Amino acid sequence: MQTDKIRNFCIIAHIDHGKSTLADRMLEYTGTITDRKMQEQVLDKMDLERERGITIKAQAVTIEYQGYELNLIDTPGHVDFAYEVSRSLAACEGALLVIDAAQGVEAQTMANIYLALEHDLEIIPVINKIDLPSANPQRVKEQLLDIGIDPDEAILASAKKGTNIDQILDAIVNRVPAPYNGSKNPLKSLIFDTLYDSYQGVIAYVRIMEGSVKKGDKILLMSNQKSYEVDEVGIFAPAMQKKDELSSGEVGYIISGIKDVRNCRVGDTITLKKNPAEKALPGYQKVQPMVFSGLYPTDNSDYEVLKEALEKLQLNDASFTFEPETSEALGFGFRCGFLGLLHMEVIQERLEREYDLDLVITAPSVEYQIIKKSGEELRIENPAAFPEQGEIDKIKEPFVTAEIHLPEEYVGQAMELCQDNRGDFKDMQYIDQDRVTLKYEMPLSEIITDFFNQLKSKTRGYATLDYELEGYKESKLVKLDILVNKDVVDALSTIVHDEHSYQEGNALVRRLKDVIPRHMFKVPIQAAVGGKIIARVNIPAMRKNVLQKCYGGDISRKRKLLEKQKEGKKRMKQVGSVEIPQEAFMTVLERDENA
Ligand SMILES: Nc1nc2c(ncn2[C@@H]2O[C@H](COP(=O)(O)OP(=O)(O)OP(=O)(O)O)[C@@H](O)[C@H]2O)c(=O)[nH]1
Repeated sequence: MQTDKIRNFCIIAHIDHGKSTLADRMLEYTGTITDRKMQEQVLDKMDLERERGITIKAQAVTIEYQGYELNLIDTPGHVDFAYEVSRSLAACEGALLVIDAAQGVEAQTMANIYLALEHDLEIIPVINKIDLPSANPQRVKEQLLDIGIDPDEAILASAKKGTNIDQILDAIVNRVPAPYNGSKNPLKSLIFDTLYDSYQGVIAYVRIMEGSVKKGDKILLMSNQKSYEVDEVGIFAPAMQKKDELSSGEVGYIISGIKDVRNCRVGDTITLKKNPAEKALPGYQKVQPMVFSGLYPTDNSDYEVLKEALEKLQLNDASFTFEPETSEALGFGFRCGFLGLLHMEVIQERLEREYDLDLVITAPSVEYQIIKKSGEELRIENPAAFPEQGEIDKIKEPFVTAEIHLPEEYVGQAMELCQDNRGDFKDMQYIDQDRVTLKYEMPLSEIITDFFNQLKSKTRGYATLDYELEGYKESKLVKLDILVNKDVVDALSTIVHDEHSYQEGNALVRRLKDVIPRHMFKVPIQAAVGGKIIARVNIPAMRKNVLQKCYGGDISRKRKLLEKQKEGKKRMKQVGSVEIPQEAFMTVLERDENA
């Protein structure tokens, strides 16, 4: 395809403003998808994703329209996947900016506009949902003017009813610039997503920036200098459709027998071995996990099943890491690394759903840098593995710059929350009359606890959060140990700020008291720092055997009670003589309002 007939674009929107519905409607209108029974929202392929209503994996689809090839690249919608978003945007020349006609410009709309501007994309505003009785396109136009976008360029549409879809398609053809024509240059192809297929190996989603590629070519991945032979190239229409060649400006896939996604990373440049590009495309980063936690099977005999499941998941996800770990309390398991909390939850859910595993997952932690008095430097992401307090000279922890977009009326509450979480105020700016962006420097460990949930609840769901890693800084941190029935439960240890250790120790033992069931004996729960007990509560002994209640009663009731007990036990882990439920390992994460 000639480059002047190609348009590459993405759709950006605040959550629920209608991005997926609009994509569906464009596919239908152009006959890209004719099946009446088309599954709703084809672009969100994974079930899990559909249920949660978020886009995790970037996807692409080629639409034919009036002799043009329009490539729609879907972008993930969560801060954990910010790097994938940036690479998807780097593959485009234009963006449809979808705004709900009733809700107007929201915080995430702004964050998206900044991203699009950063990538120099042509922005086409689409005011969606004009069929709603509460739609107020005029107000949205005024908001657009406020934020420096020409309101006359906005297209009024209803993705639901299919109104003005043709105008949107025409605008893509007429306003989005054609890609640069570099077909004579050496191949430079940007990987913006990858997928693993058990038959074909890694499928690289690519945008050809310069040159061309076809079956039989020897390609080179520029970051690791690995070379492969191309088995197949093609486009997503939306199913995979083989092509003879992909050339400058086009979007599609390359399959070349790569067996491990870790060798084919998002953001890397593919070139040809024979005639390689001099320089890789800018912006490549090897994405590193930021959040770590232990994953243990509740039933120790499931260890091998868990290992195989993790290996399979990793085939598809280069940013997820794992290695074997043992815990005195939990036995054999794995230390896993994730991009963020959502990524962690998604992986946990997939393991439980697709592999039918019952798991105990320990509270997430960041990676700390420890400088010992001996001068030795360690990097540790498992609190249980911390050296003795006396051996430590300095502890450094990762800090982020957090950007919170929110309506002005919630600024007070949000600032208080940031301060409670060791946030250091940096900046506050008005986006428009009543919207504000707050900037704080904060420890990553505070963000990965309950911070986002609390921010949402304090702002009635209106705040959005983005964060970027800044680097490591020294902090006064200590390890908080938890003893259950006088034994340290290593999987419950956490790292806390020295000044907060008493409060947090107290709050934590109290929360644990609520979730650990009563036993036949009294169970003391203690918190300790450096061997010194700083808090204690007792779980009193159970008075009677539950079954005694049923003496003489009918047998079915007795059985029901036993089954109920069994059900309750499912997620329990026997630690010494005490049974600890899964919940306990996550209570570490919660915060008391007054803690
Ligand atoms: N009335 C009306 N509803 C719409 C329109 N477009 C989308 N919706 C509805 O708005 C809701 C959100 O639409 P989605 O397409 O899922 O929104 P999204 O932006 O993709 O949401 P996320 O994927 O969660 O970010 C759904 O219930 C749609 O049916 C429209 O033009 N009019």
